[in-house]
Parts: sequence; structure tokens; C-alpha cells
Amino acid sequence: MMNLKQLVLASHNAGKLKELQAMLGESVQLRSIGEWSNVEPEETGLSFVENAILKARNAARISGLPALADDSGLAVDFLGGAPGIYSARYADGKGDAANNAKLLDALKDVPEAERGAQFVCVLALVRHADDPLPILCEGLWHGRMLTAASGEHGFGYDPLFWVPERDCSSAELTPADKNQISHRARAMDLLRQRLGLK
Ligand SMILES: O=P(O)(O)OP(=O)(O)OP(=O)(O)OC[C@H]1O[C@@H](n2cnc3c(O)ncnc32)[C@H](O)[C@@H]1O
Ligand SMILES: [Mg+2]
Repeated sequence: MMNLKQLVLASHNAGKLKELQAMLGESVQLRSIGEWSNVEPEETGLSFVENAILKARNAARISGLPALADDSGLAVDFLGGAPGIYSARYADGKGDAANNAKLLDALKDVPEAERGAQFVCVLALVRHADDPLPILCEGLWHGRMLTAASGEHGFGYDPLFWVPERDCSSAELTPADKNQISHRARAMDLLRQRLGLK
């Protein structure tokens, strides 16, 4: 079994680090790959799984530690699942605000009943860079796309994602509440089971 006291998180996204560390608790210390390198690997895969594995291997190679990667995104029904794996790059790398503005515009005249969407999270854990058997866990979170941004918590597309089970946007949830029910929480729940942490 791998030493799980320290894991490298193969991500440069501070929002993910915060959420994943909160879910894991104090028994596992997540260290950002940013401690070793600021170069982000190109996400050349065609699926969340491929990109998660690619990021995890890259971080394990650079750090020499077991690595966890999170590849996630928003799949909007009306857009055939876009932006999907391209969620971070939807507005050509101009950041969260530009991504959200572009998405609101793409859904401008779409009626309520057709605004379904899901957040997707795939976690990949590798023991070392060439691990032939990465642990893969997936989580989905169903909701709807709002017609205007709302809320200040979270990151990324959270202000646009309406959460039916709480009747508010994902950015209006407290961090603790989001971490109980999100796509990332579901994937992490499976990962903890696979690792015997629960
Ligand atoms: O690849 P790393 O370095 O981990 O960081 P990233 O931000 O580029 O992460 P992804 O490639 O996985 O892209 C995820 C996209 O989906 C968005 N996203 C993922 N989880 C989210 C969440 O919980 N709430 C809001 N947006 C989320 C996020 O803002 C990005 O635009
Ligand atoms: Mg990325």
C-alpha cells in the first residue's frame, strides 16, 4: 500500500485544493504540484479519465510522490455536453469570468426545461509515474443552468449552477455544504472507500 500521509495534488486550481483537502481531513496532507513546478501539462486527452491520468502521472514524475489528479467540468445538455473537458478553456483561457459570460450568452434564449446540466469530476490516483493501475473514481452532480450569476462562494461555474436539492446556486452554498453533495464529494467518497479510509 502506498504511503498516504502525503499526496501531491496534480492541480494548479486553488479551489480544488481547498475542497479536496477539506474532504480528506487531517490524516492526509495534500501538497500542491505548484511547490515543484508552475508548468501545467497540456490536457491532450479526449475524456476526463484520460486527462486525470495524464495530470496524475506528470505530478508523480515531477515530485516523486504518489499523486492525485482531479479532472472536472460542466456538461450542459443543450450544448451536447459542452464545454465538458474543455470547461477551463471554454473562453480560450481568459478565465472563470469570461467562461461564465460565454456560457450565459450561449444559453441566452434557452427555456427553463432545457437548461439541465451536470458537473463531472474524475479523480485519478497513481502510486508512481508509471503505475499500470491508477485508481479512478467518478462523481456527477445534476442541476440546471441559471440565467444570471448568483453567489460568492466556490469557484469556476458555481455562480451559474442551480442546485435543485438546495434551491440555490452552487456559489450560494456554504463550502461545507457544497463539499457534502458536489460531484467532487461523490468522487472523493468513492476514493476513500477504495483506499479503506472509511
Ligand atoms: O487542471 P487543473 O490544474 O487541475 O485546474 P483546472 O482549473 O484547469 O481544472 P480542469 O482542467 O479540471 O477544468 C475544470 C473546469 O471546470 C470548472 N469546475 C470544476 N469543478 C468545479 C466546481 O466544483 N465548481 C465550479 N466550477 C468547476 C473549473 O472552473 C474549470 O473551468
Ligand atoms: Mg486544467
